[in-house]
Amino acid sequence: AYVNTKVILDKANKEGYGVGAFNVNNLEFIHAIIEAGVEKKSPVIIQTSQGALKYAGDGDVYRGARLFVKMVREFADSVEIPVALNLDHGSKLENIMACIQAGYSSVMIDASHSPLEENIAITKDIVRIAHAANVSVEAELGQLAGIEDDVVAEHSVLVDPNEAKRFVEETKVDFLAPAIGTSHGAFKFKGTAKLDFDRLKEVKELTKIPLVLHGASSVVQEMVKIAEANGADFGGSKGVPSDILKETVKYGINKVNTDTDLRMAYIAGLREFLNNNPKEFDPRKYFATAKEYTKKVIMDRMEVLDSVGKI
Ligand SMILES: O=C(COP(=O)(O)O)N(O)CCCCOP(=O)(O)O
Ligand SMILES: [Ca+2]
Ligand code: NA
Ligand SMILES: [Zn+2]
Repeated sequence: AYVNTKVILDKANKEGYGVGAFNVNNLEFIHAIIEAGVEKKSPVIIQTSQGALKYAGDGDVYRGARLFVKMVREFADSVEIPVALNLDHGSKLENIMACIQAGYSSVMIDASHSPLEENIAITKDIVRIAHAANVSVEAELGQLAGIEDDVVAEHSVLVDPNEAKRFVEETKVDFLAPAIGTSHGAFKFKGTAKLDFDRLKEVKELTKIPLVLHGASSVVQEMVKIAEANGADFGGSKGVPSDILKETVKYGINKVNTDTDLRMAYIAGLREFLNNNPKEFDPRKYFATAKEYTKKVIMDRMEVLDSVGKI
């Protein structure tokens, strides 16, 4: 069933487990996520970045938003598990409005690189507009290192828990993404993976609302190895280990943003298939392994986050 993201995350918050929020750019990734959720009897959050809207809409973000709502609703309405669709890292008003008008379950307004007062002001406006359309809202405090909504942050700026309390009270935002040391992409952390659990615990204590972990991919080495055995060069790739993901859930993370792990699995399957099947040119065949590996990584993540059976 197609639901508001708040339905999925309020339950996860109450019962203390995590739910994967999986990024998509095309139909095949939607297949992998829905199949994994059905097999694991797990809720799923499907999400699209602003780039995904442009990609799927072939240059028109309004068309992209409407297309993703139609595709995801079609699959959601044909399965038992709860399925939500979220705009990830909404930073331009046009994209946020396009998704609200198209019927997204939730939108993220990411103004975390702006001064706090500005972040509060814009988030308040988006919350008022989105709630009027029964759409829930995610926002972010602090900055991840690396590239994020077209902003290159040299290093991460960790969340201030007292700012988080004020931010949630003033904006009435539904979910909050506190920066605690992760970064997007396949090359996280300079040394060993280290997240600021104390800050996370404080943010949870002070806000009590569902929290979001960005940059949460583990960079599954099994998939890295398959990809590298078939021509990829992912040397030095590193993510958030499963045991650390579990700890973030224990301390209050409920939505776990996962994109890189899906991309790594997909390219591993695609490279392996193409190298082993020189005569094949049917896309329904040469995308099949890619989808299977992506589905497997998603099912494994549902076990790690403890969302299995939680429908
Ligand atoms: O926090 C995450 C996931 O982080 P991850 O890289 O650890 O999977 N996300 O918010 C996903 C970011 C998706 C970026 O998409 P574009 O390339 O289209 O801009
Ligand atoms: Ca941000
Ligand atoms: Na998001
Ligand atoms: Zn993110």
